[in-house]
Amino acid sequence: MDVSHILDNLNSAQREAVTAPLSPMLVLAGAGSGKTRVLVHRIAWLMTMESMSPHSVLAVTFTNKAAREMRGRIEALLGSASRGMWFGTFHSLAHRLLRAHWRDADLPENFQIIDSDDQLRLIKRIMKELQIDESKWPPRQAQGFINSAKDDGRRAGQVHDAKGGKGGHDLYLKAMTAIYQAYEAYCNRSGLLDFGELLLRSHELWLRNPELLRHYQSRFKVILVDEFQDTNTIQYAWLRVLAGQEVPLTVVGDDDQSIYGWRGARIENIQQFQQDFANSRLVRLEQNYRSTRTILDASNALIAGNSGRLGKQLWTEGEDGEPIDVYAAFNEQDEANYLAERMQGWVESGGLRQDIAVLYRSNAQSRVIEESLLRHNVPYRIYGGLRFYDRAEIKNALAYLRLVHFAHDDAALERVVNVPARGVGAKTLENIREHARQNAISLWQAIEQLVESKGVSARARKSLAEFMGIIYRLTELKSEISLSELVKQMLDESGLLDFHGAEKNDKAQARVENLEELINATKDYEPEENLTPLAAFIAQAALDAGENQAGEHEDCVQLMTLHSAKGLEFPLVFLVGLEEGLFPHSLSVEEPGRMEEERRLCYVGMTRAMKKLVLTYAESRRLYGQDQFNSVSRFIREVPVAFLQEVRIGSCLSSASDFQQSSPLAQNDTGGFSLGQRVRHQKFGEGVVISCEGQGPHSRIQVNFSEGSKWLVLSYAKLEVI
Ligand SMILES: Nc1ncnc2c1ncn2[C@@H]1O[C@H](COP(=O)(O)OP(=O)(O)OP(=O)(O)O)[C@@H](O)[C@H]1O
Ligand SMILES: [Mg+2]
Repeated sequence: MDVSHILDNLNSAQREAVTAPLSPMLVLAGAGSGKTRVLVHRIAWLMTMESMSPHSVLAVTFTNKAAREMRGRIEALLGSASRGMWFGTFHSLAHRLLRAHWRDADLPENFQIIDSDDQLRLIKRIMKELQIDESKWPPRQAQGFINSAKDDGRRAGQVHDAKGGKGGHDLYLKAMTAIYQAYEAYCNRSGLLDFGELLLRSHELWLRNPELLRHYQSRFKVILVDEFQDTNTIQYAWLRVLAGQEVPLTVVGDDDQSIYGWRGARIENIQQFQQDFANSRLVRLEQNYRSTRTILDASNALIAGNSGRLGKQLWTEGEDGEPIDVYAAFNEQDEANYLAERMQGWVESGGLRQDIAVLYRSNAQSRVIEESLLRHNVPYRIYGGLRFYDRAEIKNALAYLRLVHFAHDDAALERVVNVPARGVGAKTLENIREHARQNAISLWQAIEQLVESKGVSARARKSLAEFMGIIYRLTELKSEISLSELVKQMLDESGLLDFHGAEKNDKAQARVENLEELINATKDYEPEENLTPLAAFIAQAALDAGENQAGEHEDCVQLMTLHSAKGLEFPLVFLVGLEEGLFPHSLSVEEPGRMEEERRLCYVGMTRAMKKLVLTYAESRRLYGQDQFNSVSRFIREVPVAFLQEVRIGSCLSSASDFQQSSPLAQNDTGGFSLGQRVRHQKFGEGVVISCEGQGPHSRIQVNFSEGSKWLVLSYAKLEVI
């Protein structure tokens, strides 16, 4: 078979990684150097050269969307389907495993995944039962506590060992542990699994069941992981156990792009991998294929401000490209209008809207931008933000489906028993809960019993019977009609479609459209093996929440948070809201570790741009209902001025007071060194000149070395130009 096309368009380091023998390998490389491409080509290579069957491949991606895209690329390379391959996020893979082995994992067959809203609601309920004061211990804090314990692989019984008790901390720990314990017990009783539990449970499944583990270890011949720098403790443990001594791991990552530390991700896993697999192959990719030289060098200069990096050199054969634009807006409205106008200009000169991305630090920033785009008639969509499956109407519809699948799903029942309103009041509901608690039964069973025994008022009885009738009828239908017909029927019978359509606000139309989109989504839905379409769809929707796919085909501008931009690329990128306090976020200013993570986030943002990067900030901003007057972000100032270009004369670089101290930079050439130039220092190694001060022998120069940026007196520094 001719396999040369699999190696076409790969450089020699990429080829080495693609064709490496089956043993542990770490591909450590900067943004846009082809890490994801290497994974795709390696899978195609192994399937052709090593005759590996799709069944033997397990690949982990950061989003389910990325998994679908990569699968598509593999199929294009192979010219055949890739069914049977295990491809997805850690969560979706763990879920698949637990579905297949629910008995061994000690789960009911109908176990349900709960999302973070369901989880919070449950925690609130548990706190009430335990009589823990919500005003003292906010439920969100308890939620964070439970989730981070799970991410670290700790069960309620193990929390104490890890944290130890320290003075005043004790009370906190005691309350949190009690909540965690009760929560764990409740979830176990009701067959509910939160996201962290999926990993924890499947990890335990393997540890307790060596035979099953061996089965998978002999099934999978290779495990590949993208975005490895953002794995957390339990994910890495999961990989290690599965890989054992048998299955070679190919992991690719970039320490400079680790941006989920706040959610438990550990960059240290990169070094841990090298220790755990001492014989692993290390491949570095150093050529960047994504960005212009200007964008690349500016990003490199920025990230050089971080310490303790694993150190990478990235270069490009590409052209210099245009300077990076900096726009100083008066306020957030001005910023948003500027974006819309630039976008219109781009489209007028022949560019596509889908090539444009707007990246922001915080979700709340999107509203003003959205309004401006609407006013300017620029179609847009929010990537990963509005979350199709997180919208109220969709969650309501899914709750009905969940009940049809499994009537004892308490979270779903709580959500829709009175939506649309059918006269089940708060008091009745409290009655039902109490009855369920006392008899340790599900809410559904409690309703059945109360209706039968006339334990509730006649009016409530009628409403509840009506509600149960809907679920019964749909349950009968579910094996007779297709999934999309079932969804349609459900929307009619439950009254949801009419209810949302009649809402007296400007959302009604969109809600109906969303519900219709849900029918669409089920139309050509293909379930995974061994699941009914309904069960598979419900699980998929829970896992997909946060990855909005609606309107993907249209020519739309994309809006997203910096966090969800990971791994993506766009010809034109706007990085907005570059203000101290917003980005870097005010919470990170105190802690050096958090500040470095913010800088990596900025690096991720800048390196999404292929051709043109635009940075904006606002001199005043109304956000979260408050007026803020923040100074320009340090991140703009850390980019050598030589790469920047102010967009409006007199508005930014030349007049803003923040730039005055660095205005000598405008001279562009001091002491024989120019900004952005690469230099070598005897002790600190290679670095990039990022600013200069003064004249003659006393002039000082600031250089970003891999261990951080340093001010050096020119006459002593003995810098060598490279
Ligand atoms: N050898 C090559 N020749 C041409 N284009 C390439 C080559 N390698 C990668 N590319 C292109 O460069 C871009 C970046 O590649 P890719 O997304 O795989 O990089 P990455 O290292 O995964 O980036 P990130 O760190 O942002 O995830 C893509 O458009 C890819 O198609
Ligand atoms: Mg990638």
